[in-house]
Amino acid sequence: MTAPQQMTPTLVAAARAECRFGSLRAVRDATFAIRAGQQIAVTGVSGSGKSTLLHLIAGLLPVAAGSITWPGLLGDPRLDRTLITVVFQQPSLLESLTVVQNVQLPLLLAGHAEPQAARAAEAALAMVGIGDLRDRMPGELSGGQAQRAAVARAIAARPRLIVADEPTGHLDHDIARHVIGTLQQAARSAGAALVVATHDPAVAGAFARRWHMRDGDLFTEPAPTTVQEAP
Ligand SMILES: Nc1ncnc2c1ncn2[C@@H]1O[C@H](COP(=O)(O)OP(=O)(O)OP(=O)(O)O)[C@@H](O)[C@H]1O
Repeated sequence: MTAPQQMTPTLVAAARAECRFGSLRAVRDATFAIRAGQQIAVTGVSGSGKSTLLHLIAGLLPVAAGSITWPGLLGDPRLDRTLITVVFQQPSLLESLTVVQNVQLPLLLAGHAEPQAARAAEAALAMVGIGDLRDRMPGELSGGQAQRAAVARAIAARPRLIVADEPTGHLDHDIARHVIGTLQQAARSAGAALVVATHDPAVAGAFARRWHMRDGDLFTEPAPTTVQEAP
């Protein structure tokens, strides 16, 4: 049974948050809440502010007005970079490291011991279905396999929130669908909430909860304070 959202911890909350680049208000008056375990697609045309919104959510850009807080993430995700992880459009794997070494790297940088990081990396690769590719170099992977490795890297540290910016933008439709399914399943298994920005209606259609950006304005649907969560 799904818990009422009032009982679900709020990870990120924004009240009339605004982000500017010079005089451009790339995100304005954004009011929303992201709760534990939610899965949200953010749609909108190019330049509408999706990436900027995701950067705000991840604490990578400051607000110029309004507020953004992270009550369920120690109050500030910058205190522990494994609380929120990011998946980019390009997998951005380090070419000189094997797949498993790429997945381990953020854990090692976060101070985890090598055996613990290795175990977490193996488990994450198995979770996304590419355990057998652990010793390949990134150049030896297909686009979909490389993005699965990037998903494994994002979930290995068991973050509370995964933010993915057009993670399937460079993939064919069928492969994109599989990668999104993997990302959703992996987030669920790892107990992480998931926010995905996408142009692609088919990708957005895989999410029960959809937000929309238009010229810097955010339209949340369903309204964050009135609807019971169904990830
Ligand atoms: N670093 C920056 N400096 C100046 N303007 C920026 C910067 N980043 C984004 N912008 C502008 O802010 C607006 C929103 O950009 P953003 O990248 O958030 O849109 P988007 O919806 O993610 O677009 P796309 O789908 O093409 O990635 C655009 O007008 C963009 O040109």
